[in-house]
Amino acid sequence: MKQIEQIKEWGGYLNRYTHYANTCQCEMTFSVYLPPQAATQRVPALYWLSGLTCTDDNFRVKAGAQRYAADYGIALIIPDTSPRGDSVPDIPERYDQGKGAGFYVNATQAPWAENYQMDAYITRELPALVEEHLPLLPGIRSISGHSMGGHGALVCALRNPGMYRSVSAFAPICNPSLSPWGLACFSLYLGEERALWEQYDAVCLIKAGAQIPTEILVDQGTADEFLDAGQLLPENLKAACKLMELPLRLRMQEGYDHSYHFIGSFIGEHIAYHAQVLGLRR
Ligand SMILES: N[C@@H](CCC(=O)N[C@@H](CSC=O)C(=O)NCC(=O)O)C(=O)O
Repeated sequence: MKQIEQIKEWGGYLNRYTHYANTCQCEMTFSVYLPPQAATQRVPALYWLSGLTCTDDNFRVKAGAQRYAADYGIALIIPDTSPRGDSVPDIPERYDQGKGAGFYVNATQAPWAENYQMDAYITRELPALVEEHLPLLPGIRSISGHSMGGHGALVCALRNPGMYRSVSAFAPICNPSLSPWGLACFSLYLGEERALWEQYDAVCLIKAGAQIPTEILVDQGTADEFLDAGQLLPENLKAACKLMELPLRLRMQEGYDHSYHFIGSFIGEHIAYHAQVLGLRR
């Protein structure tokens, strides 16, 4: 991997890298915040999965997470949301399909399947790469994300027991098989076989018995424009967790919308939650 940028902040370094991803068959860019502690020791990693239209830039610029990561000594791993490049298929007129909308699945349908392998990229290729080249504690990971990325975080944790110590999400797309965004992308990338969709749907995975070792933390704004539009369906996540007795702390945050203003308001609490599970103190 090639480092293309370094910015010092909060005593640590915000780095940006590019590399050729074998899973996605294209050049990928990602950012990593290495806290000050990483200068002298290996540190655990919190993976952050962003939402529709995002690159690795949105979270690192807008969420204000780095100061909390520096406090606790957690690295932030911030990947892109889809494969990129001129040879990668896209639907330029749609912000919610194609580039910027990988939905964290391994596509099976042409022409998407060649590049849209975001599940394999996030859960296999990227961790192996960063754990080989950066001062990270191997295998000590947590995961979080927003909206499409909140869906990604939940599904990565549910599909890979033991891979992540803790999981949290902001306004996740909880039941994508039933949400307009999810329906469109699942049928595009995965075809019409609903059983495959269920492998990438947090509510379906939980109802099928998937486990997470620690309580799931979810924040959802009550003034989120996508909540009333039926894109997020946190009530279905709540019901599935209740049915299967899976611990969930779902906090309805009064008056907050879907934006990074909402994420920035609670990111410190999410990082504190992950730090506590990871056994870190500020
Ligand atoms: N109005 C936006 C719609 C896209 C949008 O809101 N994207 C969110 C994530 S939504 C679910 O995954 C986002 O994070 N945007 C980036 C940001 O920096 O706010 C549009 O048309 O772009």
